[in-house]
Amino acid sequence: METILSLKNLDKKFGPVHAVNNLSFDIQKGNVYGILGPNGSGKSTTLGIILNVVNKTSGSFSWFDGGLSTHEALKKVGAIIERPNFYPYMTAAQNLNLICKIKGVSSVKIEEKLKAVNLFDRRNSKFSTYSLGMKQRLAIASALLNDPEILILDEPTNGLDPQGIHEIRQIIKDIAATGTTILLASHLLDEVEKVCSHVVVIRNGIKLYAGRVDEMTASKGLFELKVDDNEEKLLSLLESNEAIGSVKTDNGVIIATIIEDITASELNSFLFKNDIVVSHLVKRKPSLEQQFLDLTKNN
Ligand SMILES: Nc1ncnc2c1ncn2[C@@H]1O[C@H](COP(=O)(O)OP(=O)(O)OP(=O)(O)O)[C@@H](O)[C@H]1O
Repeated sequence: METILSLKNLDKKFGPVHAVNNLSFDIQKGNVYGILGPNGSGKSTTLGIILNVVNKTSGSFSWFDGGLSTHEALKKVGAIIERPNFYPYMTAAQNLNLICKIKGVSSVKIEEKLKAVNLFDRRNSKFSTYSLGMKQRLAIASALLNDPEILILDEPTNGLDPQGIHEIRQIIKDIAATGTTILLASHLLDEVEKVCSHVVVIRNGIKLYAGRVDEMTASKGLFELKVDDNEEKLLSLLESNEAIGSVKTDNGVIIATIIEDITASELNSFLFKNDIVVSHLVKRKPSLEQQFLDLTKNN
């Protein structure tokens, strides 16, 4: 799997405020990542650091396996981290044309990108006549002009009405379906559940959870297991257990979804009776919402 971005022990202090605290996670190509956390948890600061607009205090990050300088790497990144800023008296198409000139990219993609955000029919309307949702969609089109490998969005649906929220989320999903990797920051659980394949939950700058969204939302929860040896036997035992649904391995961790109620100690004793001693066994909560609430409450 291709790593687009890797954060290692990233840290940022604003005087006494520890905005980002020893944060590490990887972004793999083709996935949709949500950084989920309450207001003030360090989402925007994290995005600012990786986009070189905020200086880190310590730690590191590398783009595209470190093969490029950050300056070069950022040419392959599309990002919207502030409210879109366009000329109000110019049309959408004129604004995008200007951005192409400023960025030094070809203007041939303007039509395609306006279509991607459902604004082609309104391309000749002045920006000042646009609704907030249309302005946000135009910002997405402008971030896509250079066909970025990854699109980064900070709170993409903030301030929009339900229809506008729905449109932006659908557009994000459509863009992801073309293979573009996406990283978005959100304080909305349901947004991350609806749009993202992966989530990094942070609070007070500290990572509380990183993993797949669907594994967090399995209806009865799931087990995470690790074993030092005899992995094949463990996998077949799990598959033979009636309480366990799907079993798969992700980065050396076995993920077993639960289809009938079973506690961690019941599973542990079943495995132990069959001569398997696990080195790691965790039962995850049923839903991302519960998980998020527990995580943010307990940490
Ligand atoms: N330039 C700054 N100077 C001082 N403190 C800052 C600065 N920028 C952010 N902070 C503080 O760092 C912490 C993290 O802020 P950040 O904006 O990254 O959080 P966030 O999760 O993006 O929240 P929100 O969704 O409210 O923007 C907050 O306590 C914030 O007050």
